[in-house]
Amino acid sequence: MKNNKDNIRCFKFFGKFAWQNDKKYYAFLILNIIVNSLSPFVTILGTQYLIDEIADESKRNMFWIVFWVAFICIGSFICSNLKKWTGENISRIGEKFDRIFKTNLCMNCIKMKFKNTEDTDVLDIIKNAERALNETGQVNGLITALANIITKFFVALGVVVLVCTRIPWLMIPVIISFAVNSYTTSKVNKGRRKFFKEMSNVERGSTYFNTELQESRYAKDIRLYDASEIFEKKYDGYVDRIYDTSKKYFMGFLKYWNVNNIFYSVSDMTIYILLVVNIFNKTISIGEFSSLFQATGEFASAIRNIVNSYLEMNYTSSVLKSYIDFVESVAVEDNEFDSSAAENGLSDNITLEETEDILANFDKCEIEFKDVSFKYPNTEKYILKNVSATIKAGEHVAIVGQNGAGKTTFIKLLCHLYDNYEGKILINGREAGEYSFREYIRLLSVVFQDFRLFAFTIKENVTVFEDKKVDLDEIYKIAGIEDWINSLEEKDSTHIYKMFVENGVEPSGGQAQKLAIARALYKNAPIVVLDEPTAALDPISEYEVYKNFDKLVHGKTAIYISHRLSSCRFCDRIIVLENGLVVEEGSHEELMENEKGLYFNMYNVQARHYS
Ligand SMILES: Nc1ncnc2c1ncn2[C@@H]1O[C@H](COP(=O)(O)OP(=O)(O)OP(=O)(O)O)[C@@H](O)[C@H]1O
Repeated sequence: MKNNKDNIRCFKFFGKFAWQNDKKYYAFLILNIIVNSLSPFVTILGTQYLIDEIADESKRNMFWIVFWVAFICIGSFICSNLKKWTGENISRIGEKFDRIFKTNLCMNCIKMKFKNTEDTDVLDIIKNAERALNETGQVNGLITALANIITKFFVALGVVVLVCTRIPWLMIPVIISFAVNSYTTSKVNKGRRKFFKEMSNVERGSTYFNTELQESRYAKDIRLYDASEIFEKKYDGYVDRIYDTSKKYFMGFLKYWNVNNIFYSVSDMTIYILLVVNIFNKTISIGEFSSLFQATGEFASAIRNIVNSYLEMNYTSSVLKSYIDFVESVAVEDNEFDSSAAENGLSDNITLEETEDILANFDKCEIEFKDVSFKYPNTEKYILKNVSATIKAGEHVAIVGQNGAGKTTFIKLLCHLYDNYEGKILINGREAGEYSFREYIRLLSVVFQDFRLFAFTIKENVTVFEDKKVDLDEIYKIAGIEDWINSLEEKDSTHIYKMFVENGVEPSGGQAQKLAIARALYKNAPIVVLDEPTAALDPISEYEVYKNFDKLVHGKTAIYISHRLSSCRFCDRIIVLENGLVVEEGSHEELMENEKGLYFNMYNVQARHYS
């Protein structure tokens, strides 16, 4: 029952997909079914008539001998070429579908809600969808299984007519072996489904070893901490788990495959005996002996094929439905904010120019956190507790506090990367849901601590493929990377990293950070945030970068996070966070008056350190 439900769901989804993407796929499929259904009978009937023509000396006629030889040869040639031609086209179009699915999976992962990127349930759904695409033939696997069932049904029907008009009980051994085959294959498939489920968690872990850990960003730490051995051990553990799980299942499958093979052999033997007895009794001719033996073989193989294709189809849909689950759960949860955005008629189908027009009205932005409390999804601890703070339009504010105080979390909530907070976060008196996604993200230029550069050119990293009428050289100059870029042969057309080109560059920590800051400057949003992206800079350079940046973003609302409190002295106001609570607030001078305060203490400890 469940199988049929999965099958219907998958055929609706993938069948519609194939129809919408390439209708020729169905034309090739229908032709393939016709040719495959007819081709066995070319040999079965051709050889019967040919043998009878040769065997019966009294009626032997050269014309008919040549005719039947030509019939078999030309018929088989045409059939095999048509099968090949349609089959190749079906696979070629199937490969195109494969690429579309994989691209969709990748694009949906890039676009899905940020919180999903950390949710292990969602990560499992994604992993299963990816495995479903890799481990099944997708549309091709599913639809060709159905096509196979239809083809083999016609073949079996033809054989039944042929056999039943001559020796009906020849069908008995065939039917017994078919029943055994159905039983064993259904058992194996049940096991395969369980195996797929059991492996999803293991697969996610092994992907970490197989792909992520091989990336260059891990290379230094692995070498310097001599971590290769421990990784090897951990990886071996995973490999052992994969091996043990596969062994457990496949040993079980082997038992069924053996039973199957025994029944096939017994069935073939019985058919031979029955046919030989009929030859002795002269109830069939030698030609009929040949055609009946071939026909029962075809019938047995057609029935096995129907059962296998049906079970394969069930298995494929049970696995492939993971992709539909992904599309229907994760993929639909794209970057649209709360449903309130949609209710307010705010769609993301607005052009860049329209967004720019809207932004012209957002020259100044006031930010207000109203009694905001927040726990990360699937965790129990409050990271921010009843945080209330107003950052006035054009004000430059620093958020400081010890490690883990909640500073980055404050920024992530401002960016609306999570929506499960209590309280209200307002920009110019409106919550995120009252903006469209594009509008909202255009309000913010943020450089996070753990920003990432893309393996594209320097220019593409700064502009993120958006062509604004802005003097890029000026931006490079302000960000302090002008000299570095000018020293490169291909200037800002130089690729970062070597992923796509051989002469890509590996920027230093400081150059990378300045590049990320250039990106934020280029975006030119009314709210700018530097979440300590300058850790790789020395204190003097950091102070310089912050000061220059601050001059440049004059008039905009700016938030700075830094552990070096001296870098933020110039801010209009400093908010001090401790364990998710706002514990102090004021200008540098005001905070320094409170000698018992956290800021005073932190500042003095650092001042001693730097002096
Ligand atoms: N995605 C996450 N899931 C669960 N907990 C998280 C997540 N990100 C951060 N945390 C936890 O939230 C707390 C605050 O983290 P946050 O990054 O906001 O601190 P921070 O003040 O910016 O620290 P630092 O100065 O070290 O950058 C920490 O205890 C951290 O472990």
